[in-house]
Amino acid sequence: MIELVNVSKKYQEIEVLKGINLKVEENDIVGIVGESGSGKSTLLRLIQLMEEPTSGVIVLNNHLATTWNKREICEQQKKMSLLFQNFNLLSNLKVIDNVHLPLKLQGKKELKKAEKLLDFVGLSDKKNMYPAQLSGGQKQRVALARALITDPEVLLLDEATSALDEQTTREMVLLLERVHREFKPTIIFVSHDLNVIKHCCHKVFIMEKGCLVDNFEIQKESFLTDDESYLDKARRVLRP
Ligand SMILES: Nc1ncnc2c1ncn2[C@@H]1O[C@H](COP(=O)(O)OP(=O)(O)OP(=O)(O)O)[C@@H](O)[C@H]1O
Repeated sequence: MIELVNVSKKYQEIEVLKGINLKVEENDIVGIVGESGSGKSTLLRLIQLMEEPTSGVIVLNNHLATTWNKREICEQQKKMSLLFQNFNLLSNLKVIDNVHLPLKLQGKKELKKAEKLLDFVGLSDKKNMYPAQLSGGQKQRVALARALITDPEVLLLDEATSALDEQTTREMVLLLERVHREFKPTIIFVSHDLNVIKHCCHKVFIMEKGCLVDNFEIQKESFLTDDESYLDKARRVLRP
């Protein structure tokens, strides 16, 4: 469980997060939406313990994060994985080595696990390619496989579908649903795309100017019912 109690964050004298109270239950999928500059990414950085709040407390799995030393923070961070808009793959490493990298950094081999996860995201045939040889959607699936290789308890998605087109976004959301079913992480999905949040999340928090101004359960819709192909959609929307 992740809980923020009256959390504020200032940079110099500017308060970019103001008295945030938020609770995310284990295995839930929640969305955080808000206009640009409302504080979404800052909130994710605090949850990931990359930065400390100026005031207030963060509670992770019933422990006060503010009381942890560096080693304990590191241990906690290993239980979280982040997926970014721009994929953050290493261009000089093959796909398989990108996926395997977090384990390699921990001194573990387990190349088979990387292969299994590449298979899970449907990219086994691309394992010896380099990121530059992949489409945006494929790169994000590689990044997802890499994010899963450490068996994270929490998956933090920062605009993870924002660089993708409509069809690829749909595929990514379906894949994230599978990830949630099979690996059961808690997922926190920051996005400005309300449609993605509606199709992916059970609950949403809405931010405005550094404040959490609303939150509610979502009547989740499945993308599965919408099986119109890109070609059909383009014709329907664009043909005079
Ligand atoms: N390290 C920093 N130093 C100073 N100000 C910062 C820093 N990080 C973020 N800010 C400011 O905090 C505010 C919130 O930024 P943040 O990136 O969290 O918003 P956001 O909602 O994620 O925006 P976007 O959707 O555009 O990514 C902005 O005004 C930003 O300029």
